Amino acid sequence: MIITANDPKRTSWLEVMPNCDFPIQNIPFGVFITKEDVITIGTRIGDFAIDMNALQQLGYFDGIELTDSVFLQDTLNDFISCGKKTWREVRNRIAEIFDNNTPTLRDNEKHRDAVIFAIEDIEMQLPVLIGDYTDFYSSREHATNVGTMFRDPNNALLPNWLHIPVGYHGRSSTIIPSGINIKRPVGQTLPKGETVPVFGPSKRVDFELETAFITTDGNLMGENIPIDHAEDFIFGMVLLNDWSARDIQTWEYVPLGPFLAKNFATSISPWIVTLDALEPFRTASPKQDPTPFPYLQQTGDHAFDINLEVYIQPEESEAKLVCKSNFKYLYWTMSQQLAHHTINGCRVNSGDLMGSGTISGSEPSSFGSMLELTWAGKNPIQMPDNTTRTFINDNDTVTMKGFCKNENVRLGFGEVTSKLLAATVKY
Ligand SMILES: O=C(O)/C=C/C(=O)CC(=O)CC(=O)O
Ligand SMILES: [Ca+2]
Ligand SMILES: [Mg+2]
Repeated sequence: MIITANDPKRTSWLEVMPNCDFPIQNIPFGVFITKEDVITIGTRIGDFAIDMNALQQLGYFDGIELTDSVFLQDTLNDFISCGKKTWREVRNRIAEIFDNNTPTLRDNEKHRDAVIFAIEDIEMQLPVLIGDYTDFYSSREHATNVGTMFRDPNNALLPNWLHIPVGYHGRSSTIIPSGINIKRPVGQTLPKGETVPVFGPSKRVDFELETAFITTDGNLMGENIPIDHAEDFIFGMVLLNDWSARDIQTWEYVPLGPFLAKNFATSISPWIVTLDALEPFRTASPKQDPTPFPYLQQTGDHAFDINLEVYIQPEESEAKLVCKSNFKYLYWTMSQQLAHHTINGCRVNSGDLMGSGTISGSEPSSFGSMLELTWAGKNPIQMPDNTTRTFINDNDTVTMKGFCKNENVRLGFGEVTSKLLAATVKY
């Protein structure tokens, strides 16, 4: 089925400002709550949120095989379970309904009032019920930087890294949508040069610039997802900030991996941009040497050209752009991550979230964490208010943005933003 929703020439009767992340070629999916406390699945064009349940009740999805209440839900999990053919049909239909030349909804004021909301009148929710959360470690530059700082500069990449898309199982209970503030975690750390740990608020709270993909279900326990089908199991992508307490991490994570240093908060952007929408931005990923095992081999291009930015805004100050990176720098692709994740028969469910790992490029300005940008605190970053940062201070707001752009279309993810508040846990 052709992705007619991607037609770059199409314009909408809803106003879309230049440089907006949500032209009619995007049509992401999310969950929002209205001022009347109605929670619904929706999409976005320009600065308008569109109630997809209302569209369905008014007959706009007639002819597409959907259950009656698939959009009258507080999560996208059931819709995601419908599978790629249905996602595509719905996205194509939405493009048609909002096409400049389609009068049906455009000229029906009563229907418009039921379906369309100004973006400032709604509140975004977490888009999916995330059963399981995995975080990969797929940027060669990031793994090399951290290995250089924390381990051996001469053997910065661990011996498994070029063979396995390394990952760890995270925790979904503290995944939050953009706009929710977080608190500085407390925990055990080992001060430099000491042999006995101390206890208190983390002094090294960091961001990690990541994207994540959301899966659909289909493989049973004991079955794998072959790499050539992996993209059919990916509903779409979001931006992800894997908040990390570096001092807690270095003390706790040997030998079993990240634990409390990374499960206090993980922020995601609320609109899921489908792989279909990203299709025009498909591009090559770095060449892999050594050649991976056959279950990780694929032909064609499996990365996407997604520009990524991170801003830090101190309280009462302008924001500072601290990092510019790109999703295409990642060594391991999403299909390789998913093929690897399931090769042992591990089942994935609708709504599982798979973090890319920190996305660093080769330029220092593209490093995806403060740990790398300041080289473990050695090179502080100047802020617009003349303060400096080695890690994130109390009341700093960290914002990540992501967008794709070619000669025809610009579309994006919006942002994931969150403020770090002071620790409040009693200790
Ligand atoms: O290499 C290390 O010792 C630590 C790496 C991380 O903290 C990164 C992690 O969570 C995985 C990633 O985001 O790439
Ligand atoms: Ca991470
Ligand atoms: Mg996290």
